[in-house]
Amino acid sequence: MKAAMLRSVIRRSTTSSAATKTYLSSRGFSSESAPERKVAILGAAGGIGQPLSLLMKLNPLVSRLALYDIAGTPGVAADVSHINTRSEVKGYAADEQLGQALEGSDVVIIPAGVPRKPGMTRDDLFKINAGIVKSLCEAIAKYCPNALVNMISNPVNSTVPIAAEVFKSHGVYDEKRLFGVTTLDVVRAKTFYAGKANVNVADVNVPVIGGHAGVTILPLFSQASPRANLSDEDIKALTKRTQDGGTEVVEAKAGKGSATLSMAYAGAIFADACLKGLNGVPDVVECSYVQSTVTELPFFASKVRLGKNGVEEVFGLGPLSDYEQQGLKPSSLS
Ligand SMILES: NC(=O)c1ccc[n+]([C@@H]2O[C@H](COP(=O)([O-])OP(=O)(O)OC[C@H]3O[C@@H](n4cnc5c(N)ncnc54)[C@H](O)[C@@H]3O)[C@@H](O)[C@H]2O)c1
Ligand SMILES: O=C(O)C[C@H](O)C(=O)O
Repeated sequence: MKAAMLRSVIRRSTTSSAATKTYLSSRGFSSESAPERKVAILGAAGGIGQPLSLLMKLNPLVSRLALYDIAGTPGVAADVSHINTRSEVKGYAADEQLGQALEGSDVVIIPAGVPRKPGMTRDDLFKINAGIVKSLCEAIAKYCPNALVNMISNPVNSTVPIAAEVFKSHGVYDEKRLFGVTTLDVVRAKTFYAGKANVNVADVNVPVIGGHAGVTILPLFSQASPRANLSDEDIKALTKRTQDGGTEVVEAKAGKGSATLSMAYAGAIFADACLKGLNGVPDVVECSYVQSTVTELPFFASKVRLGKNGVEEVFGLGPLSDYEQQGLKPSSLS
């Protein structure tokens, strides 16, 4: 190999460690002082699990990454483990290895379960996914009861309460540590709003409240920033597109599953926010489906502040437009 080419390859291979140092120092840590954090992904070899494993491997806040699935884990773990970033990767393939995968975890992300096919609702997944989530949460209760649990498996509006009941039955439930991941709704709302309002998507913020299925997904475009003068029709169309975003992808994939890449991105953002909160970074705020007293519903998605114990504060809904108040009626959300 010519010397110049060799130098360029070496430069590229050291970029990620330089990027890690810059990232950590921007958050007040040196590479040496960044806390050790273990993240476990359950369902790591699936459509979401694989790109999510990649994104968590790229996250400098992670020091150990445990990849668990009932099929295909060794290949995914070997593949991801070759990436030259901070975390040490281990794959766990069988039921009897689940305990090892979970032990010492600070954050557990659960994308295990079956996805929708065209014509199905998320509720149609209940029967299979409820059983999967129940058994995984039983293991979490046993092996890492203090972990922050990021529930991705659908139907989120049911899998989160199921997880809560499992944790209660094991005497380890802490409402501050259980999250339904609704970040993909926020990601979609931001993208669709930026397109319609013709603003830079990187500057956009849109809270999304309620739940994670159809009309229970309620984007608050009246609180979107930067502000834009959109018509009522535009807001209705944006709301509907956000609510139907999952179905849009399911239909486009035509039987090959539901959103995986955008979900991995959203899951990685939410897990990163949890890690920042655990590490004491101030003012980390994301929307999530959590135990809540904001409405009469026991679980509800709204903005939450994340901290060293998980949920530090569940924010109220703020001022709503008439259209949003209509969408909030119990008949829409329960
Ligand atoms: N919250 C959201 O916004 C959101 C977005 C997209 C998809 N989802 C949901 O995420 C879930 C996964 O979707 P996908 O596309 O990755 O599906 P997938 O079928 O591609 O992958 C699921 C993985 O889970 C594994 N699995 C099954 N049972 C398991 C168990 N007991 N323990 C560990 N792993 C197990 C499978 O082997 C598979 O690798 C679905 O329920 C889907 O509806 C949620
Ligand atoms: O729509 C689905 O079934 C998957 C997920 O909940 C989504 O919103 O993309």
